[in-house]
Parts: sequence; structure tokens; C-alpha cells
Amino acid sequence: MSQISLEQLASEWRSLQYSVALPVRECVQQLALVHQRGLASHFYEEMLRDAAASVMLSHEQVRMGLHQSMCQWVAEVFSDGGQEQLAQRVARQVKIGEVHARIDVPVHLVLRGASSLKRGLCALLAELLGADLALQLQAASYGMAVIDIAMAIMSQAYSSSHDRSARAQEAYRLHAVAQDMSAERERQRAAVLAWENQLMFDRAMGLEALQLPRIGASEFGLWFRHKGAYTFRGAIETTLILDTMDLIDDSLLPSLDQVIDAHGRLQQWRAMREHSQAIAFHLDALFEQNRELDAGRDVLTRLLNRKFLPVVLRKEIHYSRERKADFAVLSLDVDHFKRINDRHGHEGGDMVLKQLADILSNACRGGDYTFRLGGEEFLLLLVDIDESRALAFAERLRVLVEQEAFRLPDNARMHVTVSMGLAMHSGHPDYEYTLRQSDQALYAAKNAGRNRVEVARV
Ligand SMILES: Nc1nc2c(ncn2[C@@H]2O[C@H](COP(=O)(O)OP(=O)(O)OP(=O)(O)O)[C@@H](O)[C@H]2O)c(=O)[nH]1
Repeated sequence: MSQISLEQLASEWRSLQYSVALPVRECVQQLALVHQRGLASHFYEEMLRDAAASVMLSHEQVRMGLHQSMCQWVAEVFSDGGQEQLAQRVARQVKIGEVHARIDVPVHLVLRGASSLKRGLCALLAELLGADLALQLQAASYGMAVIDIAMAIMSQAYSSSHDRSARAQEAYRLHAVAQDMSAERERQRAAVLAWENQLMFDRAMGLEALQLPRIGASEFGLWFRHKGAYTFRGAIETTLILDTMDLIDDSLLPSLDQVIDAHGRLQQWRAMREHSQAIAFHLDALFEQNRELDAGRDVLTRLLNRKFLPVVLRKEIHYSRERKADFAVLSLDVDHFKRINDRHGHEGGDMVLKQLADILSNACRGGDYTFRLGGEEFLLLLVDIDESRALAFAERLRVLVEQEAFRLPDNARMHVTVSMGLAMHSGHPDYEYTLRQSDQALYAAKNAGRNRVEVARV
């Protein structure tokens, strides 16, 4: 979808301001300032009428914060000002749109809230400016135009955020498939062989060409058409495999009955063999290429990289809402890592990071997630856990790291410590909130002397 640039929307907003007389703008501005609470209620009560949104926005802090920020928004959106204030107002609409995208508030709900706000504004104008019909009309059209432009900016920011998150989600899906790549590779290789064996056996048993197993309908053919071709879409080998399967099913198999001499039959079986081997060969190439790509893993530690953090957190927030299961976020940072690099070189620092990543992965359970956010910063997402168990886990992990003699180049060894910040997901729909909490707790752990775990206090 093509998008209008934010600069363009800002300039539309500016033109709108210039095209409307100051008394009209001041009238709307004053009215919004005085009636901000009532107008804000129009907006968010309409949104809360939707059952799905009310579950999402039921969190205490969101409920309290939402009305407050709606009041502020109503007061600000109609305010006048120069270039700089306008840029700030645009930036604020962008931020709101991004928050909506993170917590999955559907755009149509926000637009419904905005319509209700417009109706509220017009009713107020009619009530207060009843005698001056001209001013009432001009003020109403200005007020509605401002709301529309703010909504346009929000929606645009929302959809870019959503596109980004959809791409990350798609990458994560592929990554999840790729995780099982080596097992899948063996399974599918065996499935091609199984089809070939079945074909020979059935033919040896005297079945006619039409009754012979088609590769397109075999275990391998079904897997490839429904999943493999999607996973490996865009690769030339994918097209080659699909074409070869069609060639086998539509030409080679039906022609088996047409040849009667032994030499001809031998030629046919040889061709069949060559084609099924070609499929196995292309299949290998596809798996090999995918292993090289291995998107989503941090190159040094093989942990998940930052890109997937929003996808996984959104998924877990959704799960936790559905199943009423708590999860914890544990931010972890190596203490004085710069000194390790300074004393043992970058290579030594890298070795420590790799070994630490192994300790973290081994300590986690199958359902937990381990990320390397960058540098010497890690993040663990512990699923189905309460605060006391999460804290006990973090403490065990701290001791494990403290006791480990980390290997360095030239067989030297050293001890390393880590600081951690623990935050329980409180039900807040915005994952940034939980991340901020665990970050602040980590900061507190560093400030309190390092090599310790601090818990975020809500
Ligand atoms: N070896 C190595 N070093 C890295 C990598 N990424 C970042 N660094 C280094 O990590 C160091 C991080 O240092 P700081 O952020 O100052 O933190 P610190 O020394 O760990 O101190 P505290 O966190 O306050 O305990 C910097 O010197 C970075 O250059 C990496 O991939 N490998």
C-alpha cells in the first residue's frame, strides 16, 4: 500500500491552520481545553464498548492512563503553534499509532472513537455557539479536519508498524520450520525413496501405469506442494522439483504401458530413476541453502536475535491472556565486559559470550526463549512461571555463571559475573512496558554493586 509521507501530512496540517481564521481556531482550542474530560470520554467509552478492546484495555494501568492521556490528547491536538510544535504534534500521533500496533488495538476501533469524538465536539459547538451559525459551522469543520488529519497520521504509523511486525512474524514462522530442518531433510529424502520403491514394487506386481503411485500424491509430493514449496518459495530448485514431479506423473508414468520391448522398458526406468534422483538433489540444495541463511539466529552465540523479541513477546502476551499463565522477562548483562575485552582481546570476549550463551540455553526449559539483544546483553523469557520460581531460577543462574571457569584463548581461564533484572508480565498489553521494567531492574542491579538479581517493583 502506498503511503503519504509524514512530512506531507504535517504540511497539510500546517496549511489547514493557515487557511482557518484565528478566531475560529481559538474557539475550538478553548472549547477543547475546557471540555477535555467530557470529549475524551466520548472517545474511549466508544472504544470500550467493543468486547475485544475492553479485554485488552482492562489492565488497571492502561485504564487509568488511557483516560488521562486522552484528555491530554484532546487538549493538545487543537493547539496552535509554530513549525516546531506542529512537528511535535505529528511525532506524538506517530507514537500513539505505534503503541496501538504493539498492543493490537484495531484501527477501526480508534476510528470509531474518533467519530464519536467528532459528534461530541459538534454537539458542544451547537450548544455553545447556537446564535452564531457561521462560526459554529466553521469551527465544526475545522475541528473535524484536525481530528481526521491526526487519525491519518496515527493510522499510517500503525500500518507501517504492523507491516514490520508481520514481516518479522513471517520470518519467525520460517525460522520455526528451519529449527527442525535436519530432521525434515532426512524425512523427506526417505519419502522420495519410499515412493520410488513403492513404484517398482507395484510395477513388479503387475499393476498398470494408471494404478501406479503418482509422486505428486505421495507423502513427499504432498509435503512439498503444501509446505516445502512455501518454505522455499522463490528458489529455482523449487520450480525444478514441481516441474519434475509433473513430468513424472503426466508423461513418464502413462508412457510405461506403451513400451513393450525390454530395451525400451530399461530406458524408461533409467529416466524415472534420473528424475527422482534430480528431485532428491534439488531438495538437498534447498535444505542446504536454508541452513546457510538460518535467519533469526545471532551469528556468534546461535541464540535468537533482537528481531524476534516483539513477535515472541506479543505471542506470549496473547497466550498468557488466553490461558491465564504468567511469564517472566529476565534481562541479563555481563559485568565489566569491557575489561574482559581489554585484557583478553575481542576474541577472548567472544569466547566468553559463546560459553555464557550455552549456560543460558542449558539452564532454560524447552518452552523458554533465550535472546542475545546485542553486545553483552541477553534476555530470557521464562514461560508458565510465577515470581518466586523465576527469582529462584535467576539466582541459580547467577551462581552457575559465577562458578564457571570460562575458557579463554591459550587455554587460560577466568571467572565472570552477571547482573539481572527480573520483571513479571503484569497483564499490561504493551510488551515495551514489561521490557522497560526488567531494564530498570537490571539498572538497579548494576547500581547496587553487580553480580545480583533485582526484581522490578510495580
Ligand atoms: N568481544 C565482544 N565485545 C563486544 C561485542 N559487542 C559489544 N562488545 C563490547 O562490550 C563492551 C560493553 O561495555 P559497557 O557497555 O561499557 O559495559 P561493561 O564494561 O560490561 O560494564 P557494566 O555493564 O557497567 O558492568 C564494549 O567494550 C563493547 O565494545 C561482541 O560481540 N564481542
